Amino acid sequence: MASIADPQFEPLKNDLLLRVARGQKAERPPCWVMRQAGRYLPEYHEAKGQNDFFECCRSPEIASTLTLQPIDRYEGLIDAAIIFSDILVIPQAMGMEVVMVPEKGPHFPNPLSSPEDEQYREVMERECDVKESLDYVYKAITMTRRKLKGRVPLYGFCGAPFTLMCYMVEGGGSKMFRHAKTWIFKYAVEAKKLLQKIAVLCVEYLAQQVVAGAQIVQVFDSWAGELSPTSFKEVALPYLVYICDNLPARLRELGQEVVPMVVFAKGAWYALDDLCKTKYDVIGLDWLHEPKEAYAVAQKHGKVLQGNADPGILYGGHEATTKVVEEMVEGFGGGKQGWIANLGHGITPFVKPDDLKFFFQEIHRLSGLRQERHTPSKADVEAAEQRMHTRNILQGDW
Ligand SMILES: Cc1c2[nH]c(c1CCC(=O)O)Cc1[nH]c(c(CCC(=O)O)c1C)Cc1[nH]c(c(CCC(=O)O)c1C)Cc1[nH]c(c(C)c1CCC(=O)O)C2
Repeated sequence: MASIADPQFEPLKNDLLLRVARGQKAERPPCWVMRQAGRYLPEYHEAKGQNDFFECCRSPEIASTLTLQPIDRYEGLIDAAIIFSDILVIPQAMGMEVVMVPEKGPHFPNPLSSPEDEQYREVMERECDVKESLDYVYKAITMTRRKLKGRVPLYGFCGAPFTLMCYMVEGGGSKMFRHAKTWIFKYAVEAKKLLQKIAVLCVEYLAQQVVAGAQIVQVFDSWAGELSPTSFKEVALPYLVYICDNLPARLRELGQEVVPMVVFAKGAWYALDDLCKTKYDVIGLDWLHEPKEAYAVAQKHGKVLQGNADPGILYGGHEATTKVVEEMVEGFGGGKQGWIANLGHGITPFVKPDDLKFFFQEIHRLSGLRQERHTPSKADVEAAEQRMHTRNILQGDW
């Protein structure tokens, strides 16, 4: 049973984002933002109350309520919901303890210290059934689809193997990545075994999210930018590729429609061309990319882009927001094809909800002003390729 036209859910009334994700032309660019259900919203704090962060993730009622908050607030301006959850539920399903420390972020009391570590052996040997252990996520997705009543499509997501491994060995966020670098350079064989194990779980986890009702899926490689281009090709890209190569077949096996797949490798600007050569339908961009340059590269490969305003512009007032939206609309081909408008990373705390509203309004207004679809000329494509080539040489990847 295919979830997109699933009789248990109301038909989708706004399928703009799914059409664009599949490469079709559209009347305007769809928009949403990463972390749109979060701490900048007063209603988030109200609904979360005293509940622990992971308790909220485990409660389908709370998770679906939080997911719908930005959809209600920005009704008519926003074109997708993303399930309220966290990338760290996979390490939890693998048997690791993770707590969310308020104001600080995630914390693993017992990170994986080395391949000799008892816990590494346990994590590697333990049978991990993500269908069973992450059942609460699928329940939250199904409940959210029902509550959405077809207003907008719902994103499912997971963390990429490299980013998840970073958390599992660092024990939380990091500035130096001392442990992650020790693993990838000193314990490369064991690190790759762990990355492969996570990649297999990601495929099943995303597939089960689609069974539950997710209509598009995104893989977050939030720490990709900590890697050199060469290391990225060794420890991040192969596992991102494993996911997009295997998910469609798994979905077919489960009798599901193949949904669009999005990859977001934050900081890996040098890998745009490589990511465009994968089976992902959409490539998420952070703000290190110039829209026009990235769009020319993506168009050459027939890929759709998602992004990429610096989330910091939302602290900068209306003029700054208008300027960055203008640059995006112009650079991403006028917004009629190949672009899902978003920030270049998650929205940050202390942003005023009305400033995000203005961002959405400007995307609608400025893309509406652009009548003509702009296709990059051959000269634009060649100039962008030359710039990428020069940047790669400067970065040492040649
Ligand atoms: C790296 C990462 C994590 N989680 C996630 C990523 C990848 C995206 C990215 O790079 O930002 C993914 C994530 N986390 C959350 C969502 C929800 C859906 C949405 O986008 O609205 C999504 C898609 C909720 C959340 N995840 C978290 C919160 C804040 C929890 C709170 O204090 O209330 C929310 C709403 C906590 C979290 N979770 C994580 C960190 C580092 C933190 C603390 C820092 C922070 O809060 O920004 C791990």
